[in-house]
Order: sequence, then structure tokens, then C-alpha cells
Amino acid sequence: AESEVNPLQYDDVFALELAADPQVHANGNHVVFVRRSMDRQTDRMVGRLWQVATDGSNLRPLTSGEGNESSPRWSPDFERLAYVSDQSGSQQIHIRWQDSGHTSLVSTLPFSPGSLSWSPDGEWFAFTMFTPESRQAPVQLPGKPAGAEWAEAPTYIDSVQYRRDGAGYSPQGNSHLYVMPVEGGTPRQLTEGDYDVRGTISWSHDGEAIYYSANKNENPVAEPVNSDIYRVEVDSAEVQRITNTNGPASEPKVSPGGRQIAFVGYQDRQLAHQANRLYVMNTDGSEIRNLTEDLDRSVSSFEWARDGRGIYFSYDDEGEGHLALHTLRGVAETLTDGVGGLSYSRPYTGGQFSVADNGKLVFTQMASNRPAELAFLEGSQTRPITQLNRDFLSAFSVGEVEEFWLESSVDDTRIQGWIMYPPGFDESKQYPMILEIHGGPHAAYGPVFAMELQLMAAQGYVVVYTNPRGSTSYGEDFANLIHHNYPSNDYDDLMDAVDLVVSRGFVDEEELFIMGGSGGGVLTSWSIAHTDRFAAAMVVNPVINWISFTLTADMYPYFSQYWFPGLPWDNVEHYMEYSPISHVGKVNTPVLLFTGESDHRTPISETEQYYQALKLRGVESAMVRVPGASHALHLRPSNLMAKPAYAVYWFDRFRANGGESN
Ligand SMILES: CC(=O)N[C@@H](C)C(=O)N[C@@H](C)C(=O)N[C@@H](C)C(=O)O
Repeated sequence: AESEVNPLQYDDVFALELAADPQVHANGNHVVFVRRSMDRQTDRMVGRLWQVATDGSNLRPLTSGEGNESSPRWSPDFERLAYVSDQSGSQQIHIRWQDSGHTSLVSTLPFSPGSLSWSPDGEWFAFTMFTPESRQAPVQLPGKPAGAEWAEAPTYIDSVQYRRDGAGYSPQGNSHLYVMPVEGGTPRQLTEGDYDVRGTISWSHDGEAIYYSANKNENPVAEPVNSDIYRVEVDSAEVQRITNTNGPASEPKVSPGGRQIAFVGYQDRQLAHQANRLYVMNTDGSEIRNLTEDLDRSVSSFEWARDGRGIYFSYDDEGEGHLALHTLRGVAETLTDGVGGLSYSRPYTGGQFSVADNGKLVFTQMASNRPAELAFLEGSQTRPITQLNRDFLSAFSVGEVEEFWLESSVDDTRIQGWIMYPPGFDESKQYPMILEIHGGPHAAYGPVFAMELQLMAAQGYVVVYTNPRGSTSYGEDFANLIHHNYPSNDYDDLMDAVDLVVSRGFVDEEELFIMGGSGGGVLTSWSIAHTDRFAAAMVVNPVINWISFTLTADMYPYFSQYWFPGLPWDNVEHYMEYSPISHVGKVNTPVLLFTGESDHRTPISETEQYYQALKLRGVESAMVRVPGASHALHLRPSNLMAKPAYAVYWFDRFRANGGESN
């Protein structure tokens, strides 16, 4: 009965918890993970290390500190656990001895360590760390008296990558590889030069060298996706190039026997979407083999089987994460689906897993009614390990999610989508409907818990979301249907989804709304220039003008060369034809804009252009600027709450009955 419905409230964002970064013990009996929760006082997500038996019993915290903890990594003998914590005031490496429970801070690093990795003998850590370039500004101003308070000195920039979304303006320098004794001491830098060491680093079997990936190409601006695998000797810091591929070669992982390296990458064909393949080669770079050539899905992450005869890996298919095992002899077997759940704000795919010596697996399990929990896979049996959101789930009614498929009205392409019903849904009634569009554009939604969408459903809206052409998890051809052609028929796919849901009879056609973020902001602003069927729109961190975007976004070398037939000044007509700003003259729909002021992926200047164009046209419009927020608007729980709250405020204003519930 409707009286029993208890919809989510906006500030329930603080009730969310997630289980992330599982690290299963070799014996498969217990797992350490990061328990993420939301802190109401600091308005941040915090991580703490917890342990649980893989049968779900004995859930307990491993540390008692107040710090934000991440990256738990077992020592090779599984007697110690290394992790990163900011408990001391900055991100440092800590060790926990599993027998005594004693923990100790072992580093005093000037910058945060990344990709933490134990040497095979358990005596050393390898990690990556930002390494500033000590360079004086080329101009030193004369005449400053001692103690005078002059304006902050101007900043001189000549690097390609001078700002990154989420990190802001970077000081000059690069991320390099270091080693340090595990009992603490002075870190020793192993790599140097004008390139970054990023992602997985892997020790050789004998502990004498470390494999890493970097883009050391002479002109990294012209080859933004290119990278190769290198080997650096720990004693001499001598570097040897292992691969010479046309495209990325990254995440090297040495096999348990030490004779082979697995890595991911692809042959670069300059397409907007290129699926990551799983390769193996000998440690000297010879005999490279593509293990997943026939899969036509992107490999997300992978781990060697303990016996070295195969590789466990994850990939997304039709909006859902899968785990598979590929033997080196060429036999592939899918083990489970349901991997995901780490994206808790919008229903993006993405999950993690960890494998024990006996092949038992722990993974983050997705569900449409709760964020990621840990699950255990033994043989073909999956069972839940954690229930961190049980309290949250039992107290509230969460919108149910139903899958649909449709056939495109412009060709035979099959499109997948989902309907989220408001709690207490009654199909005999008429509901307002929101179409919520994902970004990327090469990304995928799935039946994954999504707090933003749930909060709008809780306010009585039917929320519809789809994977229009261009989305990932359906193969490279499907994703590249919008290669140099974005937006295009992806708009038709979205409208087909609206038509299908409207035809079900429970949606009021006068109360259709549209919204989307990033690439979804592109498609929202594009849609309202091509139809007036929506009563109002919310355009979140959009791209409005492909020329200004490619010349202000942080990833500009990539966007300008992979998403377009050439550079902007040589292809002005193409860039402008596909830019929503070129079509703003046809927009009549009221628009609310919502963007982070520190967004370096789709800078707020895109939002401002659209806002000012809409004002010049006299279209009803407003702009919400989120101070300090990057492209990842949901990172502060209060911002995660603000976005759906503003959406509901704006859409309610344009409802036929002024926002009175049905
Ligand atoms: C898959 C992906 O995210 N691609 C990037 C190149 C990217 O950042 N694209 C943005 C323009 C975008 O649309 N991001 C999506 C994922 C978002 O929702 O923020």
C-alpha cells in the first residue's frame, strides 16, 4: 500500500556505503577491503580498512585511526598489510602487522605515493610519486623591499599538460618511480625525464627490476594514447625498452613464474573508441599475443592465476561487468556477471575483483537497489559477503529498475535502456518523466545503483536511461557509429526510448523532462535544439562548442585528434556543425545549467557560452555554479545532493500542474 512507501530523502546521501578495492588473502578465507562512507561533518567520502571472512562472518575494522585510508596491499608472505593513509596530515605509507594488529607509519614522502607494490622478498616498496622540476621563473622582478607584501608572482607555464580535472593546475614536474625499504628510509628515484610513470608497476620475479608503462615518445602531443613497457634495474636504474607498439601498452604484470608479462592495450587506429585488449609476451618483449582478439569488449582489469596458466579479467557487456578466465592455451570461460557498483551517483559500469591462490574470487557486486557490496565466487556459486547497506535498504523504498530493448527507428540497431520507477509506482496513474543521459560518450550505464536518479524517482519522477549508439559494452562498431559523427543518430536512439516509455501509458506527455552530464549535456542541449517535446531541460557540465572545448579541456591533445577529422582551425565547419551552440537559435525549452567552477574536463566557459546565448535569445534559463567542484560533481556528498535537488526544483516549475504530485 502507498502508505508504507518511505522514499529516500536528499540527505540520505550521507547513509551510502561502498565496499571497494578488495584484496583477498591467498588462502581465500578472508578479504581486506576499503569501506567507504560519507562524513557529514567534512562533507567527504572517507575510506577505512576492514576485514571480513569470505563466508561473510567476522566483519571488523583493521585500523582505529581517523585518517582516510586506501590501497591495502598484502606483503608476499601475507603477514603484513601496507596501505596509504593521511592520518599524519599527508598521504603516507603505513604497515599493519597481521599477528599483533600493530600499525606503523613508515614514510615521510613529500607527495602522495601511488601504485604501491611490495618486492617479491618483502623488503622493498616500489611506488610512483610526483617529482617537481626545480626551475626558477624566467623573470625575476627587481625592487621588492624586505618584508614587503607584493602580489603573488605570475606563473610561467610551458608544459603541455598544465592542468588536470580533479587535480587543478599542476606544478612543473612528472610522476616517477621510486623504491624504499619497507622499514622506512630514504626513497630512491629510479626513473627521470619529461614523462609520467602511471598505472601498474610490477617487480621481476627475482626482484632485480621493475616493469612500468610510460609515454616517452618524442612528441607525446601528437601521440597522446601511445605508451610502451619498460624495465628498470633497481640497483643501477638502467632502463630497457620492452615493447614498441603503435598504441598503448600499459598495466604490465609479471606472471607468477616470472617468464611472461601480461598487459593491456590496442593497435591505434585513431578511432574515438578502441577496446583494450589483453596481451601476453615474454619478459624480453618477444612473442606478443593478443588473448582477447575475438572478444570485442574492452578489458577493464586483470590478474594472473596463481599457477600462471591463465589470466582472470573483467569486461563490460550490455551494461554489466563480467569476470572471465582466459588460459594461455586460448580457452576463455565467463565466470560471472554482476561485477560493478562502484559508481554510486549515476548508473555507470565499473567494478573490481581479487583472486586467491585457489582461484576463489572476491568482487564488487552491482545491484540496482544498493551500492557496491563484496561477493564471493567459488566455482559457479556466487554468494554475498558484505551487507554494508542493509540498514539503509531496510529503512527506505528504493525505485525499482526494469530493463528494455528497442529497435532503432533509423536502422536495425538494438538499443538497451532502463526505467526506474518511483517508489509506490501505480501503473494506472500518470507520471512526469526524466530522460537522464550518460556522458563519455564512450561509456555505459547499467542496472547499477544511482543515488542521483533514485533521489529524483523518490520525488515522483519516472527516470529513463539508455545506452544510445556510441556507448561501450556492445563492441567497437556500435561505439564507433558516432566516430566523427557526434551527436547524430544517438539523438534518435534517445527519442526512441522516450517514445517506447510513453507508449506504456503511465507517462504524462506534457511532463517530459531531459537532462544529462558531460557528453550527456552535449546530447541534452542537442536534443532541445531538435525537438520541443520536453517541458524543461537540465544541462550539466556540457560541451557546447567543440572548438572552444578542444582548446580549453585538459585532455586537448586527445580530444582534438581522436574525436575529430583534424585540428579545429582546419575543420571549422565540421566542429561547428556538431556543436550545440550552432543550433541554439532553435531552442525554446527552459534550461537549467549546472557545472563545477573547477571543471577542467568540460570547462565552465562552455556552460557560460550557452547561458549567455540562451539569455540573448530570451529563453528562460538559469545557471548553477558549484564552487570548487571538478568534473566529478558528486565527490562532495552535498553536491551529490544538490544536483537532483536542483533538477527537481527546475522540473517541478514546468510541470503541467506546477509540481503537485500526481
Ligand atoms: C569515458 C570517458 O569518460 N571519456 C572521457 C574522455 C571523458 O572525460 N569524457 C567527458 C567529456 C564525459 O562525458 N565524461 C562522462 C563520463 C561524465 O559523466 O563525466
